[in-house]
Amino acid sequence: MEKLYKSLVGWLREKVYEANAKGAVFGLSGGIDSAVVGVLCKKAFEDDCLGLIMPCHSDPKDEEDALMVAEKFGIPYKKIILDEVFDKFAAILDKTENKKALANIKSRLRMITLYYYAALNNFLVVGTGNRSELTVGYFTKYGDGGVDLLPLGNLIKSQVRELARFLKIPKEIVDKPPTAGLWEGQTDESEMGLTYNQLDEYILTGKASREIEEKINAMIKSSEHKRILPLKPPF
Ligand SMILES: Nc1ncnc2c1ncn2[C@@H]1O[C@H](COP(=O)(O)OP(=O)(O)OC[C@H]2O[C@@H]([n+]3cccc(C(=O)O)c3)[C@H](O)[C@@H]2O)[C@@H](O)[C@H]1O
Ligand SMILES: Nc1ncnc2c1ncn2[C@@H]1O[C@H](COP(=O)(O)OP(=O)(O)OP(=O)(O)O)[C@@H](O)[C@H]1O
Repeated sequence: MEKLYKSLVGWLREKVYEANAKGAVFGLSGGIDSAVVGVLCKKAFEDDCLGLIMPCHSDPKDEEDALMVAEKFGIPYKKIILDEVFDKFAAILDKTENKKALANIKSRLRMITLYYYAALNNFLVVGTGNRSELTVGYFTKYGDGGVDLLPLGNLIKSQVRELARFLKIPKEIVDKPPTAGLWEGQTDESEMGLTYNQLDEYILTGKASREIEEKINAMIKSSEHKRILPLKPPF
């Protein structure tokens, strides 16, 4: 784990300095992925990093957890409350029963905020997506998927957990059920209809029950567009 940690820190520095940038900005949600990214960025850039805590009708416990991470690891942070801007924005749009269409706005408002602070500070936006989420497209296109660098992009969720334990991320954050926090009661596993253990095992070994295999393959296929640049005509 120590070797992985050092390699990721070195890679972050290399990519940021290659871009003539001087540090990193990232969303600090109170979840495990962003806690790991926060610690990596702090190590890579010391105080040239910024964690944005961006509640948008979020569970207050997430904000507490994000603050706990920032304070424990000395990560510079700023809180930007997006509740009001979300409400005003939603109010000028057509009403919908489509919960996801509305919820994805939260993720995209965070993306806009991150790029604002990236430009102000000459930082790059560091995303928190991991290999498990990226494989099946479990992220909002141009929302939490709209980032410059993905240090966890080759790590399946169980490896992120292992790295988090090595980094001494508080146990309650490592152990809490992963959630995008876009609506009350949402959890990654219930929404995807499979567990990270099932997903990780399939990614690593290709092994899964027929039903799970079909489900994962369908998700991989239908999310292909999220992992490539927008299509243009081939002529
Ligand atoms: N074949 C295709 N070629 C090109 N573009 C295509 C397309 N199919 C859909 N699209 C476009 O993609 C859009 C759908 O994608 P998108 O807007 O992302 O929407 P969608 O994938 O439906 O929703 C995002 C998912 O990511 C989850 N999420 C979000 C944020 C964080 C996390 C987390 O793990 O923390 C998870 C969220 O809970 C939800 O399940 C369509 O509206 C359409 O514009
Ligand atoms: N309230 C928030 N404040 C700041 N950033 C947020 C917030 N909610 C989500 N984000 C950003 O969006 C990313 C995607 O959310 P996601 O839930 O996948 O990650 P996580 O919360 O770190 O970990 P987990 O998947 O284990 O819950 C977060 O890692 C974070 O960068």
